[in-house]
Parts: sequence; C-alpha cells; structure tokens
Amino acid sequence: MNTAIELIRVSRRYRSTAALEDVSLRLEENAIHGLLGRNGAGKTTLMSVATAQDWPSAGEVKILGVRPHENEQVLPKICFVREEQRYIDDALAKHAFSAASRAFPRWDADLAAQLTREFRVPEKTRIKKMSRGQRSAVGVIIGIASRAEVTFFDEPYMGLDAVARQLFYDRLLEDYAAHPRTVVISSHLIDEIAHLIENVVVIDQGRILLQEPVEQLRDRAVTLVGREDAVAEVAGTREVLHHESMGRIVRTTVLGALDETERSLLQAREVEIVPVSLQQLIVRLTAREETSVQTTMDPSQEVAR
Ligand SMILES: Nc1ncnc2c1ncn2[C@@H]1O[C@H](COP(=O)(O)OP(=O)(O)OP(=O)(O)O)[C@@H](O)[C@H]1O
Repeated sequence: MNTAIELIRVSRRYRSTAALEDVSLRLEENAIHGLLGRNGAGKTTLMSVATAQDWPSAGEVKILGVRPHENEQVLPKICFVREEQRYIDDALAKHAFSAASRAFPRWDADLAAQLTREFRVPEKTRIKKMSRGQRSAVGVIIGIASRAEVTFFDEPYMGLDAVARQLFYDRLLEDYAAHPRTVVISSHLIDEIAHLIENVVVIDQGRILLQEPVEQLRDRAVTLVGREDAVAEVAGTREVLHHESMGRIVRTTVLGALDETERSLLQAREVEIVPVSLQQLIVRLTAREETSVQTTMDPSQEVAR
C-alpha cells in the first residue's frame, strides 16, 4: 500500500500553544481515515498543514509523495472541506461549483447537480444567506464531486440534519467505491462514521494518541456484564478500562480479546459479553492515555465533547 499523506515530525506552534507537537503520521492511499479528538486537540491544524493552507513551524509534510506547499502539481489533487470556508460575496452555489470545476480536474458536474437536488441546496440563495446546514451541504457536495485524490472533511456535518448526514455518508461511500481515493474525516460523531472509516487516528493536545485499523481496534476490548465474582474471574487478569456496579451486577470493560476458554467460562457463569462501540472504546482509551485529565463524560454522548 502506498502512503497518501505523510507528516514527519511536524509541529505547529502559535505563541504559547503547541497545536501540533512532533507529529509523525502515515496514512494509506485509497482508504477512509477518521481523525478524532477533543475540542482543541489539533485536528483542524493538522488538516490545514497537510493541505498546505498553513505552514508547519517544524517538520515536513508529503502528499502523494511530494511537498504540497506552493506545489501546483499536487494542489489540484487536494480538496479541503471546512466549516468556515469563505466564498466570494454574492456567490450562489453554482458559482462555487464552477470555481471547483476549474480547481479540480476530476470534478463531476452531473454528480454535483444530483447532490444539489438531494441535499435541497437552494439555487437562488446566496451562500452567505444560506442556513448553516445548507452551507455545509455546499461544502460536502464540493468534497464529493471534486473526486480529489486526497480529500479532507473537517467536521462536515455541522448543521446538517440526520437525513442530510446519512445522505452524505451514503453518497460518499458510493462514490468512493466507484472512484477510490484517500479521504480523511474529522468528527465527534464516532459511531455515526464508524461504518465508513477503515483507520482511526486519535489526536490529543497536538500529539497522536492512537492510530489503528478499525477492525483491530474493535477487538481490543469487550464489556462483561454479570455477577461481580463471575466477572472478576476473567476481568481480574486484565487491564480494566471501565467498571460500573449496579448492586450485585457489574459492567466491566476489559482490554484484550477473549479466548475460547474464557468465553466458555463466562457463558457457564451467565456473564454477558457485550461488544464495545468504537465511540466508547476511544473515549475510554483516550481517558486512559490522558493521565492528567479526569474524564467524567458519558460515552453515549459525542466523544470528548
Ligand atoms: N490561529 C490560531 N492562533 C492561536 N491559536 C490557535 C490558532 N488556531 C488554533 N489554535 C490553537 O491550537 C489548538 C488546536 O486547535 P485546532 O483548531 O486545530 O483544534 P481542533 O481539534 O480542530 O478543535 P475543534 O474540535 O474544537 O474544532 C487549540 O488550542 C487552539 O486554540
């Protein structure tokens, strides 16, 4: 597998803040990657630096093997969809699409027209006057229809309703299957994008905490629900990520895949083995890594918000 995006010891400092601190990262070509992290973790900064919209204070960035900064060869292959995208004052959606068609050689105008209808983007309203969700839809359409070899979506769902978000996930996946490319999505709605992403990168305080294929990550932990003594027989030998007690019944999330002997033992003791959602797992693993931060988040909520 080739590397599409590479950061080598990249730092980005703003006066007193280290938004990125010595970040080294390689993301494979033709895959969908999830970039996850708490507010202020450094996700937007990482994307800005990787798309050459910002300069690193130190280190090197390579996109498709070359440095993207001021590089006319590679910039048309990079699309960055972000919430605070600026459009010229009186621009309608069609003007933004026309600019995108000139910027991106693989732009598909028919697809953009289809998505405009599906997302119900108003054709006669200036982008500036659109609702937040409609503006987000314009960005999402550009991100999908550009078919750029490397596409970054920075929290693309802001303001999109549940129907529009599902439409985004469905159309992105369909178009990606037909035209494979490298996609990076930053999101707080982990379980919503879990089925899309093949690889997870978790960033915190400017550093990469975790980078792992989703399938591998899913096998990392299970939750055991049952009588305390029965759960303890297996949980006692493992690292516990989370423990809740409800009278005599406990819910304990442990690291590591269970072997057949353990599964049989748990079954005999009537202990339920519950898979851990990606969101819960990342919240737990992030909390474990952050020894200095005490998290009291409810994992059923958005991650790390
Ligand atoms: N232009 C800037 N000037 C000063 N500090 C900045 C600037 N841009 C970002 N930062 C700081 O860098 C850190 C990382 O910010 P960044 O926007 O990359 O985080 P994020 O992970 O995208 O957050 P969120 O999920 O809230 O959007 C934060 O502490 C932020 O305050």
